[in-house]
Formats: sequence, structure tokens, C-alpha cells
Amino acid sequence: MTTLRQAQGERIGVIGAGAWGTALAQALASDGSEVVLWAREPELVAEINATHTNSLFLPSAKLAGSVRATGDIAELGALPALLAVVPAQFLGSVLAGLPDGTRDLVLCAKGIEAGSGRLMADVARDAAPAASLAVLSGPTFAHEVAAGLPTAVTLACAGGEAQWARLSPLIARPAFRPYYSDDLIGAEIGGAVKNVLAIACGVVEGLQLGQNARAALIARGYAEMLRFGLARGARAETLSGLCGLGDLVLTCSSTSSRNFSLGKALGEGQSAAEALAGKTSVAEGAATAPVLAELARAANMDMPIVEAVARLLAGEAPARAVVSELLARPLKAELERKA
Ligand SMILES: NC(=O)C1=CN([C@@H]2O[C@H](COP(=O)(O)OP(=O)(O)OC[C@H]3O[C@@H](n4cnc5c(N)ncnc54)[C@H](O)[C@@H]3O)[C@@H](O)[C@H]2O)C=CC1
Ligand SMILES: O=C(CO)COP(=O)(O)O
Repeated sequence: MTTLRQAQGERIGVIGAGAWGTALAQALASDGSEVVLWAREPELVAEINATHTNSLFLPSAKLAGSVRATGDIAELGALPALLAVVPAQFLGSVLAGLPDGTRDLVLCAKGIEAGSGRLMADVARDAAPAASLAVLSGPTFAHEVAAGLPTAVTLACAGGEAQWARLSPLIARPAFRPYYSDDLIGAEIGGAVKNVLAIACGVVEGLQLGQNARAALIARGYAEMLRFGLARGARAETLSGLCGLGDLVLTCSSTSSRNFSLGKALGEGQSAAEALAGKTSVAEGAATAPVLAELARAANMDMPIVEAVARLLAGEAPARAVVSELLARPLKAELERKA
């Protein structure tokens, strides 16, 4: 049955039926393409196939009939292209269940693995060594993509233009527009770092520190993203594009962002445990902040906003005290000094 359906037209699969995996499946299916969506939750597999909804992670969306859910990740093994959309901390364990194969594997999570400090491409290289990797990242609230609103993303291809030629027709739709890049590191770092900065902007909102403070945080946060990214081999132009500055502006401006909302709760006086209690949705910045702060410290790199978010999440000081510490730092030049 599966083989027959795949022979009929299933060419792309999505691993993970959270809000983003579901929205991507819907965007891909918007032209009638058949999409296989792996969900970890058996009740979600049944719901998606029966009513074309995802009440757990994306209740606003109505999915096309050409999105087929499965609970058996091995079923995706025969497809030539897969989008990996599980949260960063679970990518390695989920990919371990996928039969290895020479396919395109597009990484869509935005985070750094705690413990190892690895970016997603490093995790995937170990877990799926035969795959050709790409990174899809940009300013993309899931509910807007699922609703068919216009969206643009960076699609960074390790396999260069040959891989882009394979992937772009599979992924591009009239309202979903990928832009080519070959800078995987930049695309990954933009998405991972902006989540931490979105928490910081939420804190500013929660403390009612005003629009000036938020704009300053975006600009100085971007300087931290750039510093970290350049040290890791990212290109500055990537970080000033959709997957860096573009996504930073989006998630630092709206309570639609789970990271921003988490920061707002912290600014209003909740602890991280209180703010995250009972949530089924992921705020990636909470896991990435401590490991990013640790990587920066290990590299002797100044990332004061990231450090402040990590301290706040760890409950080391209340939000107002952390902000006071940031403001009390010695005055310095705005531009980086060239070595
Ligand atoms: N929601 C959005 O608007 C966007 C999200 N992203 C990124 O996509 C990634 C996935 O996020 P969402 O789809 O929003 O997640 P979500 O918050 O909607 O759902 C949580 C996901 O985690 C999975 N999960 C929970 N425990 C797990 C475990 N032990 N092992 C494996 N999977 C487990 C659930 O099955 C579910 O798919 C994140 O890295 C996020 O930063 C990127 C762009 C937009
Ligand atoms: O990455 C996102 C939009 O580009 C979603 O942001 P949150 O994970 O903060 O909700």
C-alpha cells in the first residue's frame, strides 16, 4: 500500500508534526502535491488522517487531503527528500530511527544541541551520514505559513546549486519562496541565536522598558549574532538576510513567538519553570541559551545579552537586576575593532 502510494506521487516527507512541520506539510501540499508527515503521537496520526487537523500543535490549520500522516518513520525512508522538523534537542534521537539513505535532508529546527554544543548539521552528519544536507530557515510563523500567507526563507544547500536544482521545485510554492544560499553555518546560527534574543526582547516587553530598549536590544543582539557567526565561519550577508536579521525582527516583535512570550513571562516575574510548566510547544531559546553562553565563554567571546538570558533562565537573578547589570557595563565603541 505504502509503496503503491509512493509510486503514485509521494516525493517529499516531513519528520515532525509540531506546528512548524504541520505548516510546512500544508505549504508543500498547497498545490496538490502528496506529502507524508511523520508524527510521534499516535492520536495525532489518527486525527490528521481523519479530520485533516492538528489540534495538539496547530489548531488554526485545515490541512489538504494530500497530507498523509504516519507513525512509522521507516515509511519515509524511500522518499528522495525529507524535511526534519523536530525540536533541536530531539533531532539526533529521531533521525536514529530513520533508515540511512542517499536523500536530501532539509534541517528546519532552530537550535544548538545541549551537552554537545553541536549545530543541527553536525547532529545530522552523525545520525544520517549518507544524506545531502540543507538548512531551511527564516521569518516563518507556522500559523501564517499554514494559512498560505506570503513567506520567504533561506534554503542553504551543502550540495550547492545542484542540490538547489533538486530541492527548490519540491519546496517553492507561489506563497512560499526559498532563496538560495550555500552558507549552512550562517543559516543555522541565525535561527539558533535569534531565539535567545527573542527571549531578551520579551523580557523588555514584560518589564515595560519601552520601544527604544527593544530596538537597542535587536541591534546589539544582532551584533552578538554576527560576532558568534563570523567566528564560526558564517558569512555576514547570510546573517543580515532572512534567516538572521529577518527572523530576529519577526520574533522580537510579537507574542506569536513562543520565545518572546517566554521572555515576557520572565519579565513579568515568573520563573522559567513557571513559564514553561504544562507547555506542549517548544521555546527553543530556553535550551539554546545556556549552551550558547557556554560556547561564547569557551571562545572568550563577549555575548552579554545571551549571557543575561542564560542567567535569567537559570534563576540566578531577577529580570530587573539582570537588565541593570547589562546597562551598567563599561561604555564601548559600537563597531567591532578589527584584529
Ligand atoms: N512554530 C514555528 O512557527 C516555527 C518553528 N520552527 C522550529 O521548528 C522546530 C519544531 O518546532 P515546532 O514545530 O514549532 O514544535 P511544537 O512546539 O509545535 O511541537 C513540539 C514538537 O516536539 C515534539 N516532541 C516532543 N517531545 C519529543 C521527543 N521526546 N522526541 C521527539 N520529538 C518530541 C512533538 O512531537 C512536536 O512535534 C523548532 O526548532 C522551532 O524552533 C521554525 C520556524 C517556525
Ligand atoms: O522561528 C519562528 C519564526 O520564524 C518561531 O518563533 P518561536 O519559536 O519563538 O515561536
